[in-house]
Amino acid sequence: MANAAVDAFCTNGEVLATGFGVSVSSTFCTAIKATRLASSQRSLFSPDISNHSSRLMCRRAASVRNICTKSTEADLHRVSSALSSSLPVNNSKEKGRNVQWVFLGCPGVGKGTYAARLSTLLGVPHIATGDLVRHELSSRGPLSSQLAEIVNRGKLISDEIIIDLLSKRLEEAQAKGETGFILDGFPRTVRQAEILEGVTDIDLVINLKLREEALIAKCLGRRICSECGGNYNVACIDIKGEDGNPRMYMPPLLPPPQCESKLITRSDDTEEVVKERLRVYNELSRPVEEFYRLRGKLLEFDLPGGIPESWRKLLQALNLDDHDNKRTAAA
Ligand SMILES: Nc1ncnc2c1ncn2[C@@H]1O[C@H](COP(=O)(O)OP(=O)(O)O)[C@@H](O)[C@H]1O
Repeated sequence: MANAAVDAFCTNGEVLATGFGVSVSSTFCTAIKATRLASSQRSLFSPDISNHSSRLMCRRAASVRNICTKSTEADLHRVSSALSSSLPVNNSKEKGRNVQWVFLGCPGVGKGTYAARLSTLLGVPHIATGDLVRHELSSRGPLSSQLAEIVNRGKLISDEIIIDLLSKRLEEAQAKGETGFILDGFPRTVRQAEILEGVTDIDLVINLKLREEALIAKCLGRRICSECGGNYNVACIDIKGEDGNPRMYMPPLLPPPQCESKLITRSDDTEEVVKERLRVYNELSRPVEEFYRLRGKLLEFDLPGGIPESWRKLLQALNLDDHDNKRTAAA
């Protein structure tokens, strides 16, 4: 089969995989793809390092296979064990342990902004799976082109890959002696929520909410400084109050002069892809809200407007004070 045909077929396989099953042919095609990748990598390594590199190749080839297919129970069992060992041993709610919180909410709602601020305030790591994915993409490793294809179509990557990335990040946190976390962008499927529940206690899940027209405008207005990584937003959102809803005004968050010429836009922040991400959120991530609602852990928070007002009200809702006025520059 020609490479282009395999690629095209695998794309279809991935779409199928978000439904209820994966056809034999798509599994077959992803296996070809993995084999192709492993054999192209093999030629890059000399025989004396073959033991280590072939283990690496097998792991990567297995990962590539699972980008395009739904993860099997065995795969998920393996990654949930890895996730479990990357978390501190004592997960019980003992007095004084750091918070283990989750942020839910549609693309563009501001999970990153408020999670980053709370992480600074509470002294726990802010772990955004979207950032882990973008980091993997920028590393230009063997997974990156296939991940890019999925992310740039607004789809979710497999539970197995995302849990693998998350485990590595938690391992780093553990090595640095960090405890607690604020997760942003994880869990995004009920399966991910079940796996997380199986390995640790989540104390609180904050569900940020904003009207859909504001979400799309916010995603399209997002800018990142390619040098310092600062997050800005050029959109000025002013939605008239109607049907009992108050007016919503969110001023732009403009970059300082030194960042102005270095702004970039995320490749998945186009109107078409944002709409698809919203559709995927409603289909696969909305049920995660219900998962935590049933467990009495969900705090619903309607964003009232711009960052200063929303931050103040969020702190009130969480019964927290920002005495030191610690801030992140995130937007
Ligand atoms: N938990 C996850 N499960 C599957 N895919 C994920 C997950 N987190 C991030 N991704 C992938 O990374 C992309 C970017 O994530 P993120 O920055 O959190 O986006 P958003 O702005 O849509 O909330 C997602 O569209 C998805 O492809």
